Amino acid sequence: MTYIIETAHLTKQYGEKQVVSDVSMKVKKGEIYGFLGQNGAGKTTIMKMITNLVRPTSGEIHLFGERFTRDSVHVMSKIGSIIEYPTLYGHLTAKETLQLHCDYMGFRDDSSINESLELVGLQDAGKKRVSAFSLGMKQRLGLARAIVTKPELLLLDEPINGLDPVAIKDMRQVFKTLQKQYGMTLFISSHILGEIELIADTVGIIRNGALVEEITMSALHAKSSGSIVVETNNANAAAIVLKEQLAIHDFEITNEKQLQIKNSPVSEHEITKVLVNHDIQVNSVYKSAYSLEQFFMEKMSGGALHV
Ligand SMILES: Nc1ncnc2c1ncn2[C@@H]1O[C@H](COP(=O)(O)OP(=O)(O)OP(=O)(O)O)[C@@H](O)[C@H]1O
Repeated sequence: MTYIIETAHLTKQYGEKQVVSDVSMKVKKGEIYGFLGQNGAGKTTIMKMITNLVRPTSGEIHLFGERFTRDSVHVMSKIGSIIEYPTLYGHLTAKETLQLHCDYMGFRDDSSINESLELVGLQDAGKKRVSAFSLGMKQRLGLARAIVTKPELLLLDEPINGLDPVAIKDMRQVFKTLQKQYGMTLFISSHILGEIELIADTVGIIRNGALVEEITMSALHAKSSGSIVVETNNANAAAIVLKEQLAIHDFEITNEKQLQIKNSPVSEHEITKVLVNHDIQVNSVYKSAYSLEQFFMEKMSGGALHV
């Protein structure tokens, strides 16, 4: 398979400090790749290396199947990005901002400016000066600028930071549209795990500069977290039966109709049988899947955190 981004042993050292260590990651064509890690884990540095803003100390980057070097200027026209904060000029209007970028990139397609503004919901603000924009509007404009040249790959560093819930939902729709209708590959770093869970096809987790996990969301959801969920009409009564009949003590009553058993010594079948035999109504009993947050926290707890 050809990957849109493939790094091999990518490493970056600043003085004595190795901030990115031996990172080998693979981003497939057309997917949304969620890039996760704590503050200072090295995400931005990796994104800067992929966009030619920072030179790797060692290791390789392949983009669109081609070895990426300092001279790979032609590849840059296929990439849109927002790394750290988008620099915008307050005296320009939204349209002028996009026009300037198109001129700089040597991109000609007059309809693309209006199309991009419409995609991000700024169709009515094209003539407004950027200095009058709210934070959310600036984020949207930054995105419009990143996509106005119709890139094949979009790298977004914390694109939803600071946005309100409605704006986050709108952004989610835009990301999905870019993926589904425009066939773009999106590489998105974020701390907002719930949001990444909703949009990502694959996640990469970076910790202290090293990639500790790269997994598709379907594989993650298929993993059992080790807990068993019991849905019933009376969680308190079910708890008593579990304790007395099966000696299960490691559980949590999540609400009046649900409890969650951790490290169950018996199967779902056995639990159902015993509850039913004691006249407890059982609606369902199943192994709970990992949430992205649970999985992430587990990956973070494996040692000293970055400071
Ligand atoms: N130019 C630089 N010189 C020295 N150290 C740097 C430089 N740029 C980044 N670092 C260090 O590299 C480490 C990784 O930083 P980076 O910005 O890549 O992390 P991040 O995962 O993007 O964090 P955040 O989520 O806070 O943006 C940090 O310890 C940072 O201080």
